[in-house]
Amino acid sequence: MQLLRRNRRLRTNEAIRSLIREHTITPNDFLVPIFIVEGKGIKEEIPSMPRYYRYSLDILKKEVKELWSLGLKSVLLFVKVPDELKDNKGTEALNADGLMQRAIKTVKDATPDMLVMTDVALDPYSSYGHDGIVDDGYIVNDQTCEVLAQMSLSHAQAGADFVAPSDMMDGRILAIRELLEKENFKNTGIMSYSAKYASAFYGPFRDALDSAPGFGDKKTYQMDFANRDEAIKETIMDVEEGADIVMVKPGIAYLDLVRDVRDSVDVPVAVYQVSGEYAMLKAAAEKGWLDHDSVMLEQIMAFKRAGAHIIASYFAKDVVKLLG
Ligand SMILES: NCc1[nH]cc(CCC(=O)O)c1CC(=O)O
Ligand SMILES: [Mg+2]
Repeated sequence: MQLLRRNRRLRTNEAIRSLIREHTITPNDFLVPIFIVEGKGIKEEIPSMPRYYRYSLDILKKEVKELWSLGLKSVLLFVKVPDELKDNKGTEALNADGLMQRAIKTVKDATPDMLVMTDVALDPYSSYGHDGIVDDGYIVNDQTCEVLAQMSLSHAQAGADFVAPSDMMDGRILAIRELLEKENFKNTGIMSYSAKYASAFYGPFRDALDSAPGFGDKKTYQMDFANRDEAIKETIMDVEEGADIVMVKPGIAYLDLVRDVRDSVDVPVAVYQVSGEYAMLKAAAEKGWLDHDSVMLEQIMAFKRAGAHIIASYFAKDVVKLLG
């Protein structure tokens, strides 16, 4: 054959492959989720998330210093709230001396330049394990937004750089933005979980925080995974309401949405590679059925290729260590 174009020429060796590579992975891509518990000296492994841990505040200090030394400069904080502090209104979420508020200060104290984002949703605080106030079995929208706004303000007062509402109530971005503006937290950002699906991939996370819904499911607020156009509607509305960063969640099974959203808005797009995605790879690797590191890098690269600017991933530390 005498072909004019041979694509394989550009794949001949690693030097040419790296020269023409369209996407790269760096520590700057990652947002590191961290689970926090009350107590001292605690670093407990989450059973359904092998080698991922819950930290007490003293150990959290060491952890964030290590992240910083690896070039990981952004964290997303989640707290596991003791049962006796849970109620229907998420009262504890507004406690200025609550675990989240202390965790924010702890991270800022240990690593002052670390970007601190906080999860804003009622489920870890809710006696029903739902993301909002429950009334007669229904998750009430508007009243929940008021609490989410107060919760965001409390996180901002404790020193959070960004709040990350993960609940999917209508209008919560506007409620949060307006309160932050009014209280003069003009530079506190909002990363909205704007296209968040009702997904079975969140199972291990709910183990980690003991936050599984006590009744029913989350389908009256999180999105139906059969829908694609709806993700754009949700995302555009959140940008209009003041979201600085938008997010698609889960990750690998939702890459079509990452690309759609990237093409539809002019703000940075985050993707969340969720707990179930982490658990699947860990389990398959433990069995010797998949090569852990190779599959991990392939998945992270897929997020970049799909158009994500930010990747929230439990693999962040593993990836960065591997890249060296
Ligand atoms: N609103 C809470 C929240 N924030 C992030 C996740 C899931 C993260 C993961 O699975 O890694 C969830 C669980 C849920 O919505 O039920
Ligand atoms: Mg919405």
